[in-house]
Amino acid sequence: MFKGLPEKIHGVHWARLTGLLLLAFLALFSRLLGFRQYPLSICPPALFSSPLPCRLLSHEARPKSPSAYRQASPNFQIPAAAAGKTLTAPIADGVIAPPGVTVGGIPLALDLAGFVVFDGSADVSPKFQVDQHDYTWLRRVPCLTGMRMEPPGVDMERFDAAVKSITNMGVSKETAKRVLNKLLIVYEYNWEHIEADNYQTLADATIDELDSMEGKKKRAEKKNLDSDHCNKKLKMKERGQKPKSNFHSNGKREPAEVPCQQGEEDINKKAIITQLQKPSTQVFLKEPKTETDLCENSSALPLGSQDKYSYETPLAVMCPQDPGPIPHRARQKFKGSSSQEGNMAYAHNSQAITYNKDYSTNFEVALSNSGKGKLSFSFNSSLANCSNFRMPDTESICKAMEARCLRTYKILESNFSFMKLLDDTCQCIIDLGSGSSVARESSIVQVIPAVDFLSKPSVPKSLRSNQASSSCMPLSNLTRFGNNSVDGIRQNNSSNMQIIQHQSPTRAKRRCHDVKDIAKGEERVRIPIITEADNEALPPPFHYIPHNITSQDAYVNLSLARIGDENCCFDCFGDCLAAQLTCACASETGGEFAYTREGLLKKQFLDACILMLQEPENLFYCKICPLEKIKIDRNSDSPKAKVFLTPEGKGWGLRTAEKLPPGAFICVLKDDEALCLDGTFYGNVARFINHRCFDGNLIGIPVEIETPDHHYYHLAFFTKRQVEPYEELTWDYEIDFDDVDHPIKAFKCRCGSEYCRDKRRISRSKSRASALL
Ligand SMILES: C[S@@+](CC[C@H](N)C(=O)[O-])C[C@H]1O[C@@H](n2cnc3c(N)ncnc32)[C@H](O)[C@@H]1O
Repeated sequence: MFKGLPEKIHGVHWARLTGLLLLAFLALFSRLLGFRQYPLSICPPALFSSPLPCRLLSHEARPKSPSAYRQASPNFQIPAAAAGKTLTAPIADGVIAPPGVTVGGIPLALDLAGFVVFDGSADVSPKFQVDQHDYTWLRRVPCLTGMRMEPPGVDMERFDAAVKSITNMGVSKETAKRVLNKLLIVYEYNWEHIEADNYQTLADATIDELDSMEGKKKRAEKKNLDSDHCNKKLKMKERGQKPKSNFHSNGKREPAEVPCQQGEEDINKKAIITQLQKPSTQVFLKEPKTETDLCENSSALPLGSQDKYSYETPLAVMCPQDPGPIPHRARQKFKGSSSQEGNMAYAHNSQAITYNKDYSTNFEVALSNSGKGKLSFSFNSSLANCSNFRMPDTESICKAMEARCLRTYKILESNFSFMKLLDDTCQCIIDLGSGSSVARESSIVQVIPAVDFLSKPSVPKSLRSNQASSSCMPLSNLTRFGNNSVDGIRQNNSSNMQIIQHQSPTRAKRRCHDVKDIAKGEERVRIPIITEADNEALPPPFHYIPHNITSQDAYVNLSLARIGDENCCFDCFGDCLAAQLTCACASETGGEFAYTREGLLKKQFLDACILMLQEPENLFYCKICPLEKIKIDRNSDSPKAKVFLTPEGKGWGLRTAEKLPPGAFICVLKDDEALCLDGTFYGNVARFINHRCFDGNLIGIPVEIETPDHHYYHLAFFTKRQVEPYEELTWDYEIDFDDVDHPIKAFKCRCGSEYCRDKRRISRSKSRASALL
């Protein structure tokens, strides 16, 4: 579980709340990864209108668990009677809310470090009054900084068109603009995302915004009502409900969110939802059909089999693979291979796409190994008629869908994937169709043919190259249909399913990673994997994610609409430091900055952070903790990093390829409240940074990024000292190796530091040394 990330940071066991798993990393890389980012000046005590000194909680004082929190200091206790109840009055000075307490209807929770966190659903700042001497619950960090992408200049024509698409539905211009501005930042001014599907993303975000506004209103009317839960029907797991299909056989898209109560905003939402149901973005889930419109000469899809509805073995998704312009190139390429006039059918084993003459695109899911029963996802769009329309590849579709599902429907499963959704859909159909729950033997839907199959010369080149970059999420059995025998396939008689056996781990991993760039192009610099000549092993597969992903079980209430710009210098995308007048960012923290003009942490600040970790009793006040803008020199070469296999047996590690000065920003790792971090399946390059007791060359400083809603924290890694080329990058996880009671045992430390805290290892080394003597 904790293979990928430290179990304890700042004296806190994250693992204790593994049930509240949040797999979240944010890959906002500044210097190292070449992102164009600018820090926002988010005041550490941004909950408050005036800057307050933000004293750090000492190690001892920090609660080790929420339950221990109240014992941490009597000053922080909230009246026992208030626990678990709603406080309608402002919290008294100097108190801390235990878990379960709500303030003004807003639930509060403690993070594992003992800091109050909010559900993010409202601006609660005015409701709190904090004693100047007891605000340890505010933050454990001396300064919170944030970053923001620099906009490449807003295309006003597109901006206006996007706003219009929303105002047309009755939403106010102001709201539309606000949502669009936020989206632009989130999507890094990538208009394609925003404009896709007739501005569906924008419409979704607007619904979120309206939800949020509606929630605020309702909270004002009725306390202790978390209105968001009302609308987020896909928080199914929480409620133990089964998700309903979002697709109807009549071709209509079920409204993503059902309004809780009537009102003008609801009407707006409905208008948007109705708009989303318009034909331009229709997605159909057709009834299983028996048509034989797949490539006749495909050996993998033997047609004419008897089993008309062999629901027991849905085996493959047929998906677009030809990367050429669609549909014209596809028409040419596959001309003559279609079995029906007007249909361009291409099927090669588990890969197929059907383009029909009205430019619709079908994703087909075979329901039997005969290929006869199929689900057909038809995409009919007027956009497909455009000459510049290009059918995206499967991986892109899956990624986009996953992002959309996470964002829109709040499907927060850590292992959520679009393919899994399709898989579940098929299983559902099987269950419903057969009137019972058929035991699932393996993943039903699969688009990735086996490696052996792919490497066969008979497989078209385009298909091979497409697959090379396929999602690397560990998959269970790879399934496909067809009778042809391929090496590595075994026959499963019970289900008449052919299952491609797992490849050897090394081979599987090799296919999952691009050795030239572990980020697979997700970052602006390449991060190569260094392998030894005699050892081709690669890191275990994981999803490289440059964006946040939240899991279902996390107690978070993430909504794009809540990414606010309060306390941010929203209009200030340029170089704040260069401005004659101090911008809003700096004013939040007294007009000072934490960074030098070169984008390094100021020595004074860095030293204070290091000292703070070394001497937890040391107090740090925000008033001497200014915010400063990182100056990004876009023209300079970004520092490069390399993933390599550590010789000491620590697994994979990260090292710099060039000298780094002290205070250099390395990368950002998501740090969540009350949750654990686990980079096993999802993560960015930070997941490779190993632990070193005490004298690691990096320091992790919690920061707020892109949003001042005080809900999400990230660990920003900075160099503590100058780091030489090829030196491994390490930081102190602050693991308590002596904690024998911890259910998850810490790894045996091989950091090699003379200050290593892992006594087991030290004593082993000593005994080994004495044995040698
Ligand atoms: C954040 S990951 C670092 C990347 C990891 N080495 C890998 O190969 O994926 C943390 C894990 O790396 C290993 N690790 C990190 N630092 C270590 C150390 N000093 N000694 C031994 N193992 C270490 C542990 O297994 C830990 O759970």
